[in-house]
Amino acid sequence: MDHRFQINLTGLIDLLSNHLYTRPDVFVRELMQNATDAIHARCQLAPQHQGSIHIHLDDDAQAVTFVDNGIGLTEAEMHRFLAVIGESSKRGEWVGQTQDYIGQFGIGLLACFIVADQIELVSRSAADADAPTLRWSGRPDGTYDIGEAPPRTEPGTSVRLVCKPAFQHLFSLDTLRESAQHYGGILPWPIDLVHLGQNNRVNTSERIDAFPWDASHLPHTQQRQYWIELGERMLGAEIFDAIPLESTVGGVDGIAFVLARASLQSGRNRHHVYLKRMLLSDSVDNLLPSWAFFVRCIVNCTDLHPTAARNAFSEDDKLRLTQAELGHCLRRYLINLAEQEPQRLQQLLSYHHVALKALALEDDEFFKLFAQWFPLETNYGNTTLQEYLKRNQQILYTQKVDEFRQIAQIAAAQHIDVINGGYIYDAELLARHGELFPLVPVRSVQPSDISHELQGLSPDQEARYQPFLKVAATVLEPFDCRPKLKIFEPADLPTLFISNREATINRQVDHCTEVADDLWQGVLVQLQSEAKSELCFNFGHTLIRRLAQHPDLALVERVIQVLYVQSLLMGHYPLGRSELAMMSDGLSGLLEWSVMGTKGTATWH
Ligand SMILES: Nc1ncnc2c1ncn2[C@@H]1O[C@H](COP(=O)(O)OP(=O)(O)OP(=O)(O)O)[C@@H](O)[C@H]1O
Repeated sequence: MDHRFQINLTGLIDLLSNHLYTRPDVFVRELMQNATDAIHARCQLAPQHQGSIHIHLDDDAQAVTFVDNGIGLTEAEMHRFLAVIGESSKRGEWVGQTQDYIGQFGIGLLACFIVADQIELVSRSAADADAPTLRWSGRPDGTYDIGEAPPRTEPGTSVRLVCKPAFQHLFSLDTLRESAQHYGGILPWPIDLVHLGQNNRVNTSERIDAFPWDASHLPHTQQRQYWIELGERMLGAEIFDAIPLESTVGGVDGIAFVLARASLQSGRNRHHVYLKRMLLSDSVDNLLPSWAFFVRCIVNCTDLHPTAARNAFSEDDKLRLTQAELGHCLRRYLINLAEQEPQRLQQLLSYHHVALKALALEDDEFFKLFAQWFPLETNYGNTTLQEYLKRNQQILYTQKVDEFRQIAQIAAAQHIDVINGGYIYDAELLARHGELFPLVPVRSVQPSDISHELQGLSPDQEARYQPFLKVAATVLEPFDCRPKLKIFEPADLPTLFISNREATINRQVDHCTEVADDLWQGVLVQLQSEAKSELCFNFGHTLIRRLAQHPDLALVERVIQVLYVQSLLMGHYPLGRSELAMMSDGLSGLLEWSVMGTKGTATWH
């Protein structure tokens, strides 16, 4: 047996209000949008037609009526388009082309039920000169009725909503004006908000046909400043520069504003997007390529498909092509800046180098132009790649910040210039540099690579200091660390802790094992490898030279314990429980030794 689906309208309205729309005043957007589409449809029949929208707020501010002089509706259209959820006249045989209209889903009118218990729509169709004026009343229980209404002199439609008590605040003059301005502020026909006989113009621009960012009436030299002021007013943020945006795909026209502060990569920028001059949302986040998080834009588009929630565009081919074309506009701007205003580019980079590094990784041409300007950290201070390559024939970099910290001091003493590749994108950029410019070798270095370059002792000396090395090996053995006697600069550094990536992972696993329960200890043990770290004792340092020859091996053991922990701290390694315990043990032993003096009978617990 065939059955029909039923729609629970109350459930659907709840879905719309609580899960689809982010602002309760969306009914203003939906009604202005319907009025706009109806005016567009009427203009298809009569191209000279002058559209207008009036919003009447009742004297007691309990009800509001949106009146348009658009195409209106016949009775058949009311049954079909108003009463069938999901039906829309804008998808097919209505006058004109589908792409002339903003609506498409056939659900927008339902937004009115969020704030009112009834929608009362009075309309007279422009399709027929003798068309009657009809009243359609719809209720959230899914019932509606149609009847004759007092005749309207002109074709068009009015929609009246009596507010639910909970939404009274949306029906004040100020709130309504703000909502109408927010959504319809750049519509090309007059919008008037009438209350207590007073007319308040919503879109006050003198050049109503032009976009607010249209600066064609100004000399070229004044346009940038005009846009910056507009951006600061509309976005409430300090603006560094403005970039005109244009894309034939998607029909995009607008401005991208470069923010005068660093922007977060994670917080994709929210753009102020109009669709056919109605505000779609001020938080559209997928209009630009993902690397363009250093700009926020204000644009109008005519040919992109919004999602039903209207805060993003459908991720279709058209959007991808549009993103690419807008990406070109931003790229062109940056290239021009590099060529014509390099100082300004430097300033822009100081805010937005992370975004531009992301772009360089996506685009080789951009990389080749910009890589030289990117700021980098080296053990000789902050620099640019260009400066670094003036000093070096090859690029040496660490993959991680921690590795850089360990290497920095010792590398500088060996006159090795190392870049910290641990900041976002830097290691990938340097590796990419190697691929694009093979004549400049690029090598990723770890602390253990540097240790190979430290000068060792002669076999004779090694043999002589075996007792010292044996004590050191015993102290360090529980920490998977091996002692080495070396000579290195800086001479005032007694020890250097060197750990490659695997050994560092082993340390982290050890620390976790200290606090894990039996089950996890079993799992963690599986993660350990054979890799060991090294503690290099600097034989060029007086303390180490004396220590290596000291007869009191118990004292030597204490000093090694403290030196080990000190070198960990200098390398910014977090200490595990057993290392902390060893440090306090070693220190108290040394204190005791110094208080008792060499003559006393020092006890080592
Ligand atoms: N002011 C109006 N003048 C003429 N027709 C209207 C008006 N308002 C609504 N309609 C008719 O009602 C239909 C349903 O409107 P609704 O706002 O629910 O959906 P839509 O505008 O078609 O699509 P969307 O859900 O994307 O906004 C419209 O397609 C249109 O035919």
